Parts: sequence; C-alpha cells; structure tokens
Amino acid sequence: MSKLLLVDDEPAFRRLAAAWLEKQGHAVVTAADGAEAQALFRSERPDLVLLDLVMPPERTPEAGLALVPAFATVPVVVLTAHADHELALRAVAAGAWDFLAKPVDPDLLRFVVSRALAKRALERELAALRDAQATEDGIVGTSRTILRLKEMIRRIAPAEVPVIVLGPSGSGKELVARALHAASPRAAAPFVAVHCGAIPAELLESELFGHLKGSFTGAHRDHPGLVAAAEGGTLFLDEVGEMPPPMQVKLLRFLQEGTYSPVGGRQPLTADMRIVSATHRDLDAMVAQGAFREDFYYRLKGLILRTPALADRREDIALLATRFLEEAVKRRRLRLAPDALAWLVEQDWPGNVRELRAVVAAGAVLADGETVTAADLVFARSGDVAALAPAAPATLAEAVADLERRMIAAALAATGNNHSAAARRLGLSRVGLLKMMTRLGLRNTRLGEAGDACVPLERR
Ligand SMILES: Nc1ncnc2c1ncn2[C@@H]1O[C@H](COP(=O)(O)OP(=O)(O)OP(=O)(O)O)[C@@H](O)[C@H]1O
Repeated sequence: MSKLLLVDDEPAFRRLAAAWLEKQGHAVVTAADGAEAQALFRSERPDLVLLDLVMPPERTPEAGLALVPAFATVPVVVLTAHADHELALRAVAAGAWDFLAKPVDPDLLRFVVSRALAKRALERELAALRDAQATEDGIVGTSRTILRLKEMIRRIAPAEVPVIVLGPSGSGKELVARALHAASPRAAAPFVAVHCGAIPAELLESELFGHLKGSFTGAHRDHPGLVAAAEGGTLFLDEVGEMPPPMQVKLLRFLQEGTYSPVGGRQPLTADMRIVSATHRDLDAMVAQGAFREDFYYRLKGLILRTPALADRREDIALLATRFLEEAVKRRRLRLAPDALAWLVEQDWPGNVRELRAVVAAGAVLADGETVTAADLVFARSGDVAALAPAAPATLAEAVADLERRMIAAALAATGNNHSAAARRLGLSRVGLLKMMTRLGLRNTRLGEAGDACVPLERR
C-alpha cells in the first residue's frame, strides 16, 4: 500500500480528498501547513506528496514553491488555482513531478496519483536492481547489449587469445579491457594501459620497449618501458588506430615472436602478456585505405567485443546516473529529481558514458539542497557559469566558495571530468584543484589514493 502526504490548509478539501484517495487503496496522512508537512515527511516517509502552494502563514506561491525541493526525493504533485499555468510550470522547474488545478477533478486526481506512484515504484525497482547487480567488473547496466557483453567477457577472459574492443569514445572500452584482465588467470599480474594516441610518435617506441642509458639525448639511465611493466599480465593498447605504421611493424614482431629490443639495445628481451586493444576508429576501413597494417590488425583481432553507444541503451542511463551521483557525493545525501532523470534519458550523449558521468558529477556540485534538478544538469552540461542563476550567499566567504564551486563544476563538465585539463582552465595546478575540491567538500579521496597515481599515462 502506498502512503500519500496531502498538504492543504482547507480542512474540507483535506477530508474529501483523503477519503477519495483512501478509497483507491492508499494510506493518507494530512498536514495543514509547511512546517507540519516537513515534520510528517520525515516521520512518515510517504511515497508521494500532494502540495497546495498557497498556505498559511505566508499565503504566497513563493513560500509554497520553496517547499518543493524539500520533498522532491519523492514525486511531488502541486495543487494550484485554476488556470495558474505559470505557477504550475515554475513548480515543475523547482522539481515537482506534476500539477493539478483546483477545484480538483477526482478522476484526474486518481490518474495523476497512480502515474506518480508508478514512477516511484520504478525508481525503487531501479534502486533494488542497482544493489543486486554484481559490480565486481564495474560495468553498470542491465540492457540486453550490456548483459551480453558481460557474458562474453566472462567466457573469453580465461582464454589467452587477443581481444580488440570496438566502440565509440567514452563507451567503456577501457572498462571492458580491465574487466577481461580482472577475470583472467593473469589478474594478479599488472594491467598496463598505453594510450597510443596521447604519446608522441617519436616517444612511443621508448615508452613501450624502454631504452638503454645513452641511447639518445636525455636518456640518463636505463628505462624498462611498459611492455616490461606488463610482464605476466595484460597490455592494453588504447586508441590502437592512432599507432604510427613503423611502430605497428615493431609491435607485430613482438606479437609474433614474443621478443623485443629496447631503444639502443641489441640483446632481444622476452616478455609474456595478453594483448587487449581498443579503438573508436573503423579499422577495416583503415586497412582498406592502407592506413593500418593488415597483418598487425589480424594479430590484434583474435576476438572482437563491442561497446554500445549510450544512445543505443537508454534504459541504462538512470542506473548509470544514479551510480555516478553516489560516487560523486560520498558525504552528502543527494538524489536526482524526477525531472533530472527524465532529462538525462532524453539526451543524445555524443561523449557516451564519460560525458554522462561528468555532467552528473558537475550537476551534483551545483545542486542546492538534497536534489539535483534538470536545471542543474543543463547548466552543468553547458559549462556556462555566466548562465547560472545568481546565488544569494550571506557572507563574502560563502560567496567566494559558491563561485569556486560553480567554476570548478563548469571546468570539470567542459573537460569531461579531467582534473588536469580542468585545473589548466582554471589557472590552477592539478594538486591545487584537488585540494580546493577537498576543501569545498567536492571529493573525499586523499591525494595519492584511488586512481590518482596508478595510471601510467594520463588520458588526454
Ligand atoms: N557500463 C559502464 N558502467 C560504469 N561506468 C562506465 C561504463 N562504461 C563507461 N563507464 C565509465 O565511463 C568513463 C569512460 O569509459 P572508458 O574510458 O572505459 O571509455 P573508452 O571507450 O575507453 O573511451 P575512449 O575511447 O575515449 O578511450 C569511465 O569513467 C568509465 O568508468
């Protein structure tokens, strides 16, 4: 049985509406003003709030609107005077799920309430799914394509065969590579990612194979390279489509013979690892055009896994966004308002999951109160600080902190959550930015922890 909180100052309306809703099988608690409603909201934990916007003591719609975010962790249906469309729209912008004009039509009331409760039930189901879903591989999603992908990973992880992961940028190719490694017999050995597109062509050979002291200007000591670092584990060649042809030849030799020579070295060295590669490029087309070596391609392409674009699995968006919000705010209680979830599902996400994650994280920074609204996300995505509504902080220190939060959010959103690039935009060092985020409560990892230092080469 669902529990509804009906907030209205007119005793006759409360009585009639409560009786009607109880007849529909709901439990109803009633409040006559905002203060009582907030107390009941905490103690009764209703599934839905029906809220009259004009109530004592203020009797202004502004006071009613200000209450909406306090209840927006559940669907809020506002009750407005007949034909007051502008007020109804403002209520929806403030996080309300729907509105009803007074005098209320009982059939419409029944319809709106059951629709809002269905949505609430879906949200709960989502939360249950999220808890139930095994997350060891870190791949979030219950769409058919993701479930199939997870199954394929489970099946091919134990094999030694090379794997190439194809899919658009930000769709989780590296995550899949890590999952393959984690489920393989090589899991205890290192997973080493090489972001081929981010390393200048002339440095790639020495990054991969290492170099000997004196082999070129600046080579002051022997340097082992990433192939040596991946011994026994998995070498992940990300953006392999960007690898210059001369390097393709050298890697091909390593893949065929299992031996390589560091720059400046004569003695061949051996190394054993599984190769997983990834690209968002169309390698078949590149091979056809002569831009990618066919023999190298066939060596890499033992099995192919594909990561879908987010727009092709919209049913996962709510689950992903909820998870990313939890990760973004470990210390605050924050939820996505119904309008925020609806907005997220409608977007096209050309940057795929990476973009979704960045927008949710930036939206969490902008959120005022306990919910992230669609408006917060729209601002977060635009990255346009000037478009933000002016805040009304009480002190200069609060005003400064507020501006810092907004600028950090905008910079993170604009750079796909890349700390180094965001710091550059803001004229800060990366450490300076991380310290500032810690001070503002925007992160709680201590420096050097959780991924800050473990990736050998930073993403763009
Ligand atoms: N299914 C998923 N579940 C949870 N997080 C995901 C999922 N897919 C992607 N992500 C997250 O999105 C971000 C981008 O993922 P990843 O780096 O694996 O994408 P990519 O396809 O390798 O990107 P690129 O082509 O730019 O290298 C990461 O933060 C990753 O954790």
